[in-house]
Amino acid sequence: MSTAAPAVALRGLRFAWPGTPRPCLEIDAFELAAGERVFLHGPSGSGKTTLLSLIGGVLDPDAGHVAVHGQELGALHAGARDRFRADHIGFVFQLFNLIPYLSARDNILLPCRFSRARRARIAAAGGDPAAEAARLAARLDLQAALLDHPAAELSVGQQQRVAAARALIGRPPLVIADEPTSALDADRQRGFLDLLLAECAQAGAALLFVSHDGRLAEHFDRVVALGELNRVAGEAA
Ligand SMILES: Nc1ncnc2c1ncn2[C@@H]1O[C@H](COP(=O)(O)OP(=O)(O)OP(=O)(O)O)[C@@H](O)[C@H]1O
Repeated sequence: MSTAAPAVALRGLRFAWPGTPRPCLEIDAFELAAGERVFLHGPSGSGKTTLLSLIGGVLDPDAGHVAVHGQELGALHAGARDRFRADHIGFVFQLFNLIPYLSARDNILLPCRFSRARRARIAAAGGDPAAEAARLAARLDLQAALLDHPAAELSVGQQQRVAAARALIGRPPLVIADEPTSALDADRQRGFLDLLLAECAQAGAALLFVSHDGRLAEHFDRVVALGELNRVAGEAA
C-alpha cells in the first residue's frame, strides 16, 4: 500500500451480473484522491451499490482493475483481500448488516476484532477500542445505555448510527457509505453527515458517499453522477 496513491483507482472496469444480457457497469477510469470526499449519485438501479461492492472487493470485475490505496484487489487471494478490507475500508451499508444478537457495542467493536491495523491506529492515538467505541457512540448521539442492547432491539435510526460507528472505528483510510442517511430524520441526517465528514477529515480518510438526497451534495469536495462515468448508463439514458 502507498499513502501517496489515490484512495480508489478504477481502470477499464466492466461488470455484468451473472445471467444478465448486458453489463451493469463499464467505467473507463475513475479516481478518488486520498482524503477526498465525493458525493456519488444516480438513479435507482443504475449500479451504485454494485460499484461500491467492486471497490470493496466483495465482487470481482469481469475486466479491468480496482486499486485501493495502491493495492490492486485482484492481486489478493480471498483471505488477504478480507484482511485488506478490514484494515482499510469502513463500510456503512444501506441495510446496516449489523449482527442482530450482538450488542450495539460489540457490533461497533467488530472490525477491531478482525483488524490489527485498526487496533494499532487506536493505540497510536493513545486510546483503546472500548473507549473509542464509546466516544463514537456519544458523538452519534447514541445513549450509553443503548450500547448494551442487542442490535435487533434498536430502532432503524439507532442501528444506522451503530453501523456508522462500526465503519469509523480504528480510522480506516477509506470510508464507503451507501445511502447512510435514508433512515434518519432531517436533524439527525445533518448531525450524522457532520460527524462522518469530521471523523474522515481528522483521520485523513477518503469518503465515497452515495445518496439520493442532493441537498447533502454541497458538503463534499466533488459531486459525481454515475451516469457520467458509466458507459452503460450513458447508452441507456
Ligand atoms: N445480486 C444481484 N443479482 C443480479 N442482479 C443484481 C443484483 N444486485 C443488483 N442487481 C442489478 O444490478 C443493477 C444495479 O443495481 P444496484 O443495486 O447496484 O443499483 P443502485 O444504483 O445501487 O440502486 P438503488 O439506488 O436503488 O440502491 C440493477 O439492475 C439490479 O437489478
